[in-house]
This record gives sequence, structure tokens and C-alpha cells, in this order.
Amino acid sequence: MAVENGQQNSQCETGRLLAKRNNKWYPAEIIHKRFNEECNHDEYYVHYDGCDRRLDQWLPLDQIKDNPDDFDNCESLTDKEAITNNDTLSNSNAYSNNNNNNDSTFRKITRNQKRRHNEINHVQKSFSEMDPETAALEREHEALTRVKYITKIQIGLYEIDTWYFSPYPVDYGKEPKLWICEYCLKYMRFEMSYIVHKLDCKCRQPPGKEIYRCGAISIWEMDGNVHKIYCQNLCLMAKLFLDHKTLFFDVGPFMFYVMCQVDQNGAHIIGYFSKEKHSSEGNNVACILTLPPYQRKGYGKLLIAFSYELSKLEGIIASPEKPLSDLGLLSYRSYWSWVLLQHLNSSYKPLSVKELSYRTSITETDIINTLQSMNLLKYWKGNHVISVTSKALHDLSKQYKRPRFYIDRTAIRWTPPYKKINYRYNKN
Ligand SMILES: CC(=O)SCCNC(=O)CCNC(=O)[C@H](O)C(C)(C)COP(=O)(O)OP(=O)(O)OC[C@H]1O[C@@H](n2cnc3c(N)ncnc32)[C@H](O)[C@@H]1OP(=O)(O)O
Repeated sequence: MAVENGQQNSQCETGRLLAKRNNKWYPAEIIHKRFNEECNHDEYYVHYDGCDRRLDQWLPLDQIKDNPDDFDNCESLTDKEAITNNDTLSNSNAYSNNNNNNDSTFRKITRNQKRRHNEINHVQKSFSEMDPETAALEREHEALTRVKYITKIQIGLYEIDTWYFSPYPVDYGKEPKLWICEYCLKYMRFEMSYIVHKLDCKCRQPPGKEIYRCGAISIWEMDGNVHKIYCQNLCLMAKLFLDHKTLFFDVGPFMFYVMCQVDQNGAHIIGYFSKEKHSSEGNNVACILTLPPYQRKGYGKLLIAFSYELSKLEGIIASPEKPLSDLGLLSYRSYWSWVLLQHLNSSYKPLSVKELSYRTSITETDIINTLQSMNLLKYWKGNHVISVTSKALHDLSKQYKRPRFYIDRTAIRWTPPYKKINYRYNKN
């Protein structure tokens, strides 16, 4: 454990302890300590056993205890309260709630339920399960990004709790809160600078070109080379909610697509995705983010749908960059499942995986994984065969919610800015 300021309190010396979250105690580990000048006391940065790092938080001493007697009665936060109420995976817990999650019920679950459980709870590989090179990179990443100092940002009307470390410049990186202009994304350490900036700033929308407008939703395209500062600021802010993406300063090779909600005051940022100008891996999205106040409202799937509409216009079959985060996987799975079910439902003839890929711009691998997760694929004589009955389609269509928003293709004002190899029409 790194101690930043002052001496380590004896109560916390064991490393293993219980820390509070939503009024309950959970096994946790102290990662760092600092002196909070505002409150005039020490505080501790804790990581809850087995949980995603976005749940890590700074706690005062009275929210931490290390009495060994308490450990036996204490369950891990994983799969339980970590994912309730205000925590990020709030509504994904239907599976665990329904199954009580004790050992005996766990043994009874089907392989499909278990796969779904792992998807929802994002069961990650441990270092020992990774190949040595990946494990070394993961360790380095973890060491560099372990402690999140900026715990809040103010952007527009919203004060948002951050999830992860982001490499803001030194003077800013250790502030507990940053103020960010919702239009130009300039970041500030002091509220007063923010107030003054708001009076001065002439921007009321992202820079770049508006390539989509439908109702109050608009999407703006920016070239990382042309709007470098804006794109860097966007990446720094996005990193506060993304664990594994490493692009911050070298934004030149990327295009950025920012989705906004427009009202009489301006275009308010909802989220974005970035995309390599030339992706050797065939990726149509590098990073995707919906800002937390707008999450679970359908905007993530709208951004995903838009990325595939661009791929269709480019004539390519593409996939998001891997690894996907837990929420990224859930959102993509939800989008892919819905789109594939629509095509299977509306086709008058049986469709092959290749045909589905050609129609949707989704890669065959993503289609195979998605169909497998819905139990619609059989492996027969060395080939993947879609095996589907109208009853199964009917049941699944009820299970996967209709998206709240659709992209209106006629509202897209875009032509591919750079030449692509035409994979999509090369059906063989
Ligand atoms: C290629 C990559 O960049 S991978 C990294 C992906 N980005 C991140 O992890 C950054 C942080 N997360 C986010 O920004 C968002 O959670 C996103 C972009 C992944 C999804 O954005 P949202 O606006 O919340 O997506 P949306 O509301 O369309 O929901 C998509 C579906 O994903 C699933 N889902 C999304 N969030 C959750 C959640 N918290 N709990 C359970 N399911 C969820 C649901 O199935 C949901 O559909 P439904 O609401 O119809 O059931």
C-alpha cells in the first residue's frame, strides 16, 4: 500500500479489512492513503474484493474496519450489492437475484445461464490465466492507473462521479474535482475559472461538421488532426469512465463522432465514439462512451447503430475494437441480438451467417457469438448452421427490448472521407 501523507493507522495495517458501501460492510483492500485538506482528515482509497475498479473509492477511517471476527459473517461485494442501486450495473442483476447465488443453486444453473451470468458480471481472467505478455501489460496498466484522484467532474448541469483514473496534466490530475465546459471541453480546477469561462466561451456545439440531425439528436464529426485540442480533451474526459483505452494525446489517426442533444441553449454532449481512419483490424469503433447521466436511456445503442450505418456507407463489415468493457459487451450484445432477430424474423428464406453479415455489416465472428448466446446456432458437419423455429424467434423477440431510438438513414449527411477496401460487397 502506498501512503501519500502521514503515517498509516494501525487499524489498517493488515491490508485485509472491511469497507463500507451503501451502508454495508464488504471485504476490501487499501490501495492508497492521503490527507484530505478540506475535511482535515486522512482518507483511504479502497478496492472491494473481486469487483470492477470503478467501485473503488476514497473513504474516511470510520468507514473502514479490520476486526477479524467480522470477516466470517461478511460476504464479498461481487455479484451482490456491488451491482445494486446506484452502482453501475444496477439493473443487470436480475440473474443473480433470481438465483440467490448460493453454491447449490449455482451448480444447478445451465451452461447458458452461467454464460449470461459471466457476461453480466464480467468475469475477468486473472493474471495467471493470461499469456505472459498480456499479463505484464495488464500489471503495468494496473500499477499506473490504480488510484483515481479526480472523483467528480462538473459538466453542464451535471456533477458526475468518475469511475477510473485519467492522465490529466499534473496540476489537474490530483484535484478531487474538475469543471469541464460542456461545449469546448476545456477543463478547469476552480469553480471561479469555470464561471468566468462560461461567460467568455463562444462555443455552443462541438467543432467539426454536423453529419446527422433528427429531432433533438445531432451527431458531429471531427478529425483528430484538425480539432486536436477538443479531441484530446474528449479522450481525457472519456478515460474517467473507461478502464482500458489508452488513447489520449495522439488523436491524429482517429475520427470522432460526438452525439448531442440540442436545445435553445446549444448542443449538449451525450456521448461519442472514436474510430481509426485506417483500421488494419477492420474496426469501426475504437472507444465508445455515453456520459453516465445519459446511460441506460438507449443512446449507447444509438451510437452503435450509427457506427454500423457509417460502415454500410463505406461498404465494410466491421467490429468494435477489443477488448470490450463489461458494459460495452452488454450493449453490443443487446444491439447485435436485436438486429439479427429483426433480419431473421423478416426474411422469407433461411439466412446464412454470411448473408446476415453482408446485410448488417456485423462480422461473422460477432454474429456467431451472438447467435450462440441466443442458442440459435448449431455446429453441423464442420459448419455453423442457424437453427431457428418461429416460436424461438417469437420468444426471443419478446426478451430483447425494441431500441428506444433508431437512426433515420435519410438524415445522415456523410460520405466516407477516405478510401476503403470494399469488403462488404466482396461476398466471397
Ligand atoms: C469498444 C469499446 O469502447 S468498449 C468500452 C465501452 N464503453 C464503456 O465501457 C464506457 C462506460 N460505459 C458506457 O459509456 C455505456 O455504458 C455504454 C456506451 C457501454 C452503453 O451506453 P448506454 O447509453 O448505457 O447504452 P443503452 O442505454 O443503449 O443500453 C444498451 C444495453 O446494454 C445493456 N446495459 C447497458 N448498461 C447496462 C447496465 N448498467 N446494466 C445492465 N445492462 C446494461 C442493456 O442491455 C442495455 O439495453 P436495455 O436498456 O434496452 O436493456
